[in-house]
Amino acid sequence: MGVFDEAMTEIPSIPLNNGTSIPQLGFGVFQIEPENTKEATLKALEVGYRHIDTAEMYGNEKEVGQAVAASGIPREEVFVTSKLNNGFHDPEAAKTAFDGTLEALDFDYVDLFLIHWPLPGVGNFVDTWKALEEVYASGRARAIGVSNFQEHHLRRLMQESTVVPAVNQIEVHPYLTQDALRAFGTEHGIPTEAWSPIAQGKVLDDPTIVRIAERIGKSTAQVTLRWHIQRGDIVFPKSVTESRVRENFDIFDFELTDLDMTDISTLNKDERTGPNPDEFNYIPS
Ligand SMILES: NC(=O)C1=CN([C@@H]2O[C@H](COP(=O)(O)OP(=O)(O)OC[C@H]3O[C@@H](n4cnc5c(N)ncnc54)[C@H](OP(=O)(O)O)[C@@H]3O)[C@@H](O)[C@H]2O)C=CC1
Ligand SMILES: O=C(O)C(=O)[C@@H](O)[C@H](O)C(=O)CO
Repeated sequence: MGVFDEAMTEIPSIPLNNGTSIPQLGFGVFQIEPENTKEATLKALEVGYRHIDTAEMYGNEKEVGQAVAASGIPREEVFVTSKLNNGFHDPEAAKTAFDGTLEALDFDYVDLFLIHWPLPGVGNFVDTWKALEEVYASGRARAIGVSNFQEHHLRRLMQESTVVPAVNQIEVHPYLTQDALRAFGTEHGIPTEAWSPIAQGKVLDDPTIVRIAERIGKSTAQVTLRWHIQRGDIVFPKSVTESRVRENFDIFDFELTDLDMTDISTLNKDERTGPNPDEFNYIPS
């Protein structure tokens, strides 16, 4: 038995609108320092994760690619997402940036490539998307999607372009349940990816989640991630702590009741931990 053979847990797949599919649970690498990313990603792969969420903005694509290569797991068995950084909202710049992402990862293709933010002050996401459509047509991105798009951004994109985004990656957790935007995605065949699924830890002491976790005998992080899974969203919690990486993976041996689901959803207070996409125009230097 090899080091990666312990990956016996069956992770559900979510079908995408182009015939591909994505593991519903993955591993996020935002705020993992480049020098720690290879080790952290290798550990996640060892635990059984087969979906990694990175971005050019995170500065650690290269180390994610190194981890996938070093794992010995066939490339086609690991789903890797990256994202177009905010400085590249322009068709030619987007195509060049995509080449840079593939080069950093040392991959022939990515499974999913996203526009990271719509950037209202730039306003060019449709032209940028058309460049991503070309990348998609080339086969070097197996699917393309968006991140942090509000309903009005999605409507405009679908009116003015051809390819419907394969996902919309947005902030979702019990304090920001995003019911309307998720429903709009479902109506149009765009699954939701929930970023900061445990609100970077802010929901873990919530009395309702603590009560449910104590009854079931699971941690509050596990209950929160299970709530996302049962809602049908795709999640990729980040952790550099091995015990938490394992804990976050161990969410497929219990179920929340309908009442648990409702009680957690009722915690919504439309509270963001990250930026509001209608206001966020940050361009890294
Ligand atoms: N598209 C976008 O704009 C965005 C995308 N993302 C994506 O979503 C991923 C996840 O979101 P992220 O913002 O990292 O936040 P998460 O909600 O995943 O929370 C991560 C934090 O929670 C801690 N943590 C993780 N697991 C546990 C646990 N079981 N018990 C207690 N604490 C825990 C981690 O600590 P520690 O590491 O010390 O263990 C870290 O501080 C990112 O890594 C990225 O891939 C995130 C933000 C924006
Ligand atoms: O993590 C991401 O994917 C992000 O886009 C965030 O870093 C975001 O840009 C942010 O939190 C800025 O403060």
